[in-house]
Amino acid sequence: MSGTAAQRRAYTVVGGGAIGGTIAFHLAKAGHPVLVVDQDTEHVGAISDQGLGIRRPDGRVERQPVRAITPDGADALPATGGGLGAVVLAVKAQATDPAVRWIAPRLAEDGFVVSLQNGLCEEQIAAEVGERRTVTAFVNLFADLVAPGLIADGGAGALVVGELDGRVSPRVERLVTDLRAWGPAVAHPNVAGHLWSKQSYSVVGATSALVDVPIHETIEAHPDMTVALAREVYAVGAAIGVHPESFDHWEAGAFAVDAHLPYTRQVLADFCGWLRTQPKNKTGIWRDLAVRKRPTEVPAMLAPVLRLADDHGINCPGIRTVVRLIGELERGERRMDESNVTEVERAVSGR
Ligand SMILES: CC(C)(CO)[C@@H](O)C(=O)[O-]
Repeated sequence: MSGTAAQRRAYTVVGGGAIGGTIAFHLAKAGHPVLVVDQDTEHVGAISDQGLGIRRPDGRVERQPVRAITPDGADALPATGGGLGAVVLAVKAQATDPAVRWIAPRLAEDGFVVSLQNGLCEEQIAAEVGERRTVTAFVNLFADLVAPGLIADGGAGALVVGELDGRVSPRVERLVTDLRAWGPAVAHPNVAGHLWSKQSYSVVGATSALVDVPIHETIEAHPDMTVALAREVYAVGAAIGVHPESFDHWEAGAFAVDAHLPYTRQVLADFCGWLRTQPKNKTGIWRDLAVRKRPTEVPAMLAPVLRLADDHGINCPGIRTVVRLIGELERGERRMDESNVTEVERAVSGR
């Protein structure tokens, strides 16, 4: 732990679910004053009563006292001398607009919002709080909200932070130092390149949620489809000048159209090998469909990719099929089944 309690920066974490709750827990454990803002009254009540809990893979539960409020409880916020300083935004992609509209009038002039979300949400954030107060980040965090006030730790992955213009500013460096309380955070000039790689992996993750098996099994059973889906995302990124970055064994170069096939296969094998070491083996998307019975973030998460694909005349049959099938699963119009993956396979191969 670095710094005295007085030096440790206060954080407001908006969205206290799998990602936000995990980050809030570790910041609080490192001695930062943390306020969680979450819509779920039961979750907020449990955190207020018992503390925020993390269940480790060995079953041990640790709890941290953390302040938690619902957005309409914000009147109870203490006057913090000019508003919220450091805000971690960790709501689902589809909840970004209302969350940022809640944050904007409360954000200090010199405060900032950092997005720890599965999506490309920075544009929406900057539209409300300004680019100057938007920090960009990419996170690969394995966790599940398993009960009110309790998050299951499913393993750590990469966490990359930077400014929208690529600078590694003092506020980014400080944020990285603080986020190391959770995992291997680094500052980087090309967060966008990481976010596009996460999108390419997320499409594959969403495909794996069409069937009730671990992510790595879908990749292993359908390597060509995996590569085709990732390439659709990277083609759109390339059209807007993104230089893709690698993370956690997901080697961006393996998905280049001219990549050597044995290399691509090896990368997929290594990535699946790594996924197998993670205690959590299915996506949050799968969990929303199978356990929580609620809409997933897939349409909102992939909307910017599909919008840009349209702007640049790029065909993305695989991504469109995945979004359609997830929608049908959300509405109960189909069941999780291997035939869904076959449908994606057909779409990417033009059959
Ligand atoms: C796929 C995942 C487990 C790790 O990136 C996470 O993004 C999730 O919960 O969907």
